[in-house]
Amino acid sequence: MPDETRHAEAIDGAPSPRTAAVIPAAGRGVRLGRGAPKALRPLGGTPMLVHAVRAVARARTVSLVVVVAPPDGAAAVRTLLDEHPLPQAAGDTDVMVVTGGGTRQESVARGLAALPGDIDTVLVHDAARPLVPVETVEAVAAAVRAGAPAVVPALPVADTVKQIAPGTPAGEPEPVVATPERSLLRAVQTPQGFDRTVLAKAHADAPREGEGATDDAGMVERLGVPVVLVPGHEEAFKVTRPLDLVLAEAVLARRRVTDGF
Ligand SMILES: Nc1ccn([C@@H]2O[C@H](COP(=O)(O)OP(=O)(O)OP(=O)(O)O)[C@@H](O)[C@H]2O)c(=O)n1
Ligand SMILES: C[C@](O)(CO)[C@H](O)COP(=O)(O)O
Repeated sequence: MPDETRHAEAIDGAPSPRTAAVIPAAGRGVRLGRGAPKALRPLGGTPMLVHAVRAVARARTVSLVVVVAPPDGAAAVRTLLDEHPLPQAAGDTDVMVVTGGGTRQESVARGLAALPGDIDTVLVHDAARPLVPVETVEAVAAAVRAGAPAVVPALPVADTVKQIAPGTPAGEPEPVVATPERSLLRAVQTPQGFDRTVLAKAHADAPREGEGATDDAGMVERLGVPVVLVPGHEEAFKVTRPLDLVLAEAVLARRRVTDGF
């Protein structure tokens, strides 16, 4: 694809607003088990973070990727990304590295703070979702560009979900208080796409103490701004526990056979 059609076009000679992806990659990966920070662990021989950066950079509209590195690992992440350049399909997408914080929310806030002024659309994508298809990234970005302030890819929930009472001590049976209607539930993924101003306000207004919000769209909901869902993808799953890594390796191996990469 020619470079001039990859990113937003200039109108009347003025630079057009651009889309950036912020990739929080500063988590330790405690649930995956001991080892390097999760984003730096290999998947098919290549760090998970590199897969995630390539996945969003392949999207036509993304012209900047901001990687949020572990607090003590920004230099190592910069080196890693230099050693794994973007494929030609990513065109002239820039990749910046900033340092993350103690929660996902704080890490995303630091990525947002680093964005240049000409960015008007922001996709926030977990490094821990390395296999998201480019079509999902494009669909989210397109929905924001079409006017939705907050867009989230999501899938129907396969299991029945129970709500429990808070405060049950660990190891004790948990009392069930409700069974939400499953057909009304969705499991949400990333990239979550936002109008930049809306996402910046959500982060500015959100409390910073504690565990932080588990996703960015939830913070936008608290502003009273509408959030809409678009179809997610099974391969955009999050690598959280060891079995997820087994699945990710299998998906990647299948892609290498069917797609030849
Ligand atoms: N302080 C943090 C915590 C999480 N993340 C990022 O947020 C994404 C989703 O988080 P999760 O899958 O929970 O990653 P971890 O926090 O690393 O996992 P765990 O909770 O098992 O430690 C990941 O890409 C992770 O690197 C981050 O940038 N900064
Ligand atoms: C943002 C997210 O991936 C949406 O499903 C998820 O909420 C991240 O949660 P985690 O606890 O940081 O894994």
